[in-house]
Amino acid sequence: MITVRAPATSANLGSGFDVFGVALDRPADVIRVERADRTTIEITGVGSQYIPTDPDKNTVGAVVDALEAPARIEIDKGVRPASGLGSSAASAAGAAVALNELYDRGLSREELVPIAAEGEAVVSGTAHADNVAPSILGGFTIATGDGVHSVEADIPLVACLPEIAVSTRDAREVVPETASMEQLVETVGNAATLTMGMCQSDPELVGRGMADPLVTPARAKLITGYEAVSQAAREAGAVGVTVSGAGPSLLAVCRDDQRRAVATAMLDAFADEGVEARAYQTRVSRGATLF
Ligand SMILES: Nc1ncnc2c1ncn2[C@@H]1O[C@H](COP(=O)(O)OP(=O)(O)O)[C@@H](O)[C@H]1O
Ligand SMILES: N[C@@H](CCOP(=O)(O)O)C(=O)O
Repeated sequence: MITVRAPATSANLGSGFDVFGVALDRPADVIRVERADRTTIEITGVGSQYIPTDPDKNTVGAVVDALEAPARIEIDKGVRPASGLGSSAASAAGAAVALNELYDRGLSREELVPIAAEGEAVVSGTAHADNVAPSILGGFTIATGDGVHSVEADIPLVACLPEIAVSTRDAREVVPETASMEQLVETVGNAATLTMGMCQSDPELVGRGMADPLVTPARAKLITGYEAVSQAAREAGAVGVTVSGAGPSLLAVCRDDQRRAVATAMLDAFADEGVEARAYQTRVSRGATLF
């Protein structure tokens, strides 16, 4: 049996819609695979009751097909589905790494990214790779049609997950179809600033570069309390706050010694809006680990 721990991820980071992503050091899914004649999936853990075990509807099923690697698969969910923390991607990424090993396919981590992204198409309609790339490779990743680039980065983060469900499929429908030249120029500038910040492990630059005039304002409306929670995080020291992935989680960048205060401020602000939430004091971390 092969066991892989695949981390949660935060995609977009504001200015990098469908392109940027980071691996988080927690939470994570654990995937176990064993060779079998036909594929079966067992799921335990957080939110498992909402996840289909039918391989045609689960993200790991598409990975099995792409690698031609039937298996008995156990998924222990640490990442809640519909969280904005790459739940569906963590399973797909973990399965890709585990099945590649189980069947000795010899693919590189980079080559596994488009294979795991097929799983995302099953649930959100597009094979976006911005969650599976960091879950497989770790660090900060840039996923484009031409492939993927990754860099290690040491950035403290708080991911705050409210008890609201926002499906990625629904949140993709509110993304504006057009942008003005002014918005494009601003977004390119922010994305470049963020990339520089990741390369230099500089939270200040990363936070500044997360600003986004296009996608985030449209999606913030789907998250009860977004403005209040975002403002509370900033007042507690966060240098940047945005929607994590498609939401409903929020992602805040701060200094190490401010994470606890930022997490508390975000939880209190959600509570004031009548929304229960949990906060992960986390950081940019490594990708899927084989045991
Ligand atoms: N292995 C899986 N893990 C989590 N969710 C899955 C999995 N396979 C299919 N799903 C479905 O994907 C949806 C959650 O994915 P998504 O909306 O992208 O949320 P997230 O932002 O957490 O990835 C749910 O409808 C869930 O049932
Ligand atoms: N780029 C995608 C990312 C979705 O991330 P998730 O964690 O919410 O699945 C999008 O923004 O739609």
